[in-house]
Amino acid sequence: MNRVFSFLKPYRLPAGLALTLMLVELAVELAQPLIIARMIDDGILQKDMGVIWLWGGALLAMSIFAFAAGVTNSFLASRVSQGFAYDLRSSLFKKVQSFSFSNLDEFLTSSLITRVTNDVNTIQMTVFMSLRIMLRAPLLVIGGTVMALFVNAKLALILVIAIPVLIFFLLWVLKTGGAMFRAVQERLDKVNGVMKENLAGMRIIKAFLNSGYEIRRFTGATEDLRKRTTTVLRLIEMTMPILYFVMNAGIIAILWFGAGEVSSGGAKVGEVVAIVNYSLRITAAISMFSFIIMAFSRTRASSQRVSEVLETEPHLHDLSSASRSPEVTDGSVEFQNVTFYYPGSETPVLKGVSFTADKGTTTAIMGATGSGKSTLFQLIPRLYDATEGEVFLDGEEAGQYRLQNLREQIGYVPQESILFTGTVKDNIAWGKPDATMEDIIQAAKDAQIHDTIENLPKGYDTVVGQKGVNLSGGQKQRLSIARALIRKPAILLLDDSTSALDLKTEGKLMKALGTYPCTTFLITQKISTASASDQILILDDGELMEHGPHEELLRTSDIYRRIWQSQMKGERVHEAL
Ligand SMILES: Nc1ncnc2c1ncn2[C@@H]1O[C@H](COP(=O)(O)OP(=O)(O)OP(=O)(O)O)[C@@H](O)[C@H]1O
Repeated sequence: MNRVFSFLKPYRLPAGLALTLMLVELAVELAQPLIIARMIDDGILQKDMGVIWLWGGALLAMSIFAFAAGVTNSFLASRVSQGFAYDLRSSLFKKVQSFSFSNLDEFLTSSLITRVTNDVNTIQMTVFMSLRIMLRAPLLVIGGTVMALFVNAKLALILVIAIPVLIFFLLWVLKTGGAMFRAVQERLDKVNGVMKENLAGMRIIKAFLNSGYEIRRFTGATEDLRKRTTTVLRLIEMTMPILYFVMNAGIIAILWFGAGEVSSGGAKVGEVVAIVNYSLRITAAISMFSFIIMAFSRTRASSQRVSEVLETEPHLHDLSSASRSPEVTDGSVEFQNVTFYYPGSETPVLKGVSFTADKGTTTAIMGATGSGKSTLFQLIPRLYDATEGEVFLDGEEAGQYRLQNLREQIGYVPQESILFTGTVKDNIAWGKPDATMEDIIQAAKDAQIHDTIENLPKGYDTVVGQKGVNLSGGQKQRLSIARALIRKPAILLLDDSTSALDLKTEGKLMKALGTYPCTTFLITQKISTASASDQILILDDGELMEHGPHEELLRTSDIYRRIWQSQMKGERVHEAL
């Protein structure tokens, strides 16, 4: 919670000014019943028009002053709360950017979205309201009681008894409501999660005619959210009638005893009116408490969720020994007895894997689905660190490089092609922001996507991604490859990135890749692609079963021969068609 509110520090001055102006408004509000009492006792009851004019004029002047203070306070409160939310949101975004893959495994994407949007908005609203009314309400309760005691201590005793009872009751509501609001935010995460999955997978849902199932899943999640919200609102709503009952009973008691006091000469009429006036204002302030409590309970839950993100330490960072900061230049890669467990998992995904890929060579990785191919890839740019064993790049342990130096030299094309909203040109240049148009076109040509781009409505300036043209799976794959090639990396990682390409296009792509002096790793299911590589690694359930060049494996490996024969038959069938 403190971590979140430390973001208010740069706004100390305007926030302090806003609070001072709020105090001005409060002082005027507390003085008003006293002045009205004077007008009644010394003006109306004494039929003295001079006194009425004097106090009436003072009341008007003070009201105008309070109005100006209120407007300025509102202006400052908006400035502070908007600036605070901007800083908090930016900081959260930066933090998430610094997360390693294993950090990201800890948070659901939908939950991160809710935290950066909805939770920050809730806290921002509370900051605004705090500067506007939240502090004013408790101060009005305290100030009103003190003023009432000052006017007539005997009558004000009724208030002194009623208010603490109500405050204890409200504190109980605050405590119970906090836990409930956290549960509400978690349900909101769920609703957002289902919504996100549905929007991303709308096509497949329609193709599988599964809308009914998804609607039920969404209804279930929103129904759960509705139930949780209703429970917490019921608690909050219950506070209002209880508050009004206790305070109204107090006012009746003040009028009852006040009438007796006036007739016995113990109090003046104006004093009774002033105390009733203070009681009414205190009632209004306390009734505001139910709203304040709701906002605070919600804010407590939200700021805990935001703090969780801010306080998460990135699992992967530069090691202190990486200060020497070598650069990856050759791109040779060596795995020495590498074993890897995903965080929190007890089953190894890679088991004692060892191999060497010399500079400028191509290594194909084959294996059944789930055998650990993509995981092996992710250890090279240090998206995860090996649990046991070492990964060497250019003969140097991967941890010895600064992450920036390491990743700059690696072109990674993940299994799922991701395009960002923007033009084709932007998407390719995303891999190298200072790229020239020539660089972009060359990368596109090598990735065998140049001709396709030329045929798009606006060529390289065509917008892709959301609200842009839709590209086929193979076109997206080649655009992602161009994005990696433009960096002229020392190491190129292609995770099944040619799966959607026909053999002819793939052949041309491989030929173009041959002109790049990088060490290439490609995960592939196609034996034709693998056989053209310098060496082939065959993984099975995280174990490296075989490795070597095509000819050697044909001679020595039963598994490889089986894959070769089965696929060759498949390809002949394909050719016959
Ligand atoms: N982030 C993760 N957290 C925990 N386990 C994971 C994670 N990612 C993958 N795994 C598990 O690790 C194993 C290997 O996954 P990996 O993606 O490396 O396989 P793969 O050989 O690339 O499969 P495919 O060919 O289907 O892409 C699988 O059993 C998978 O469930």
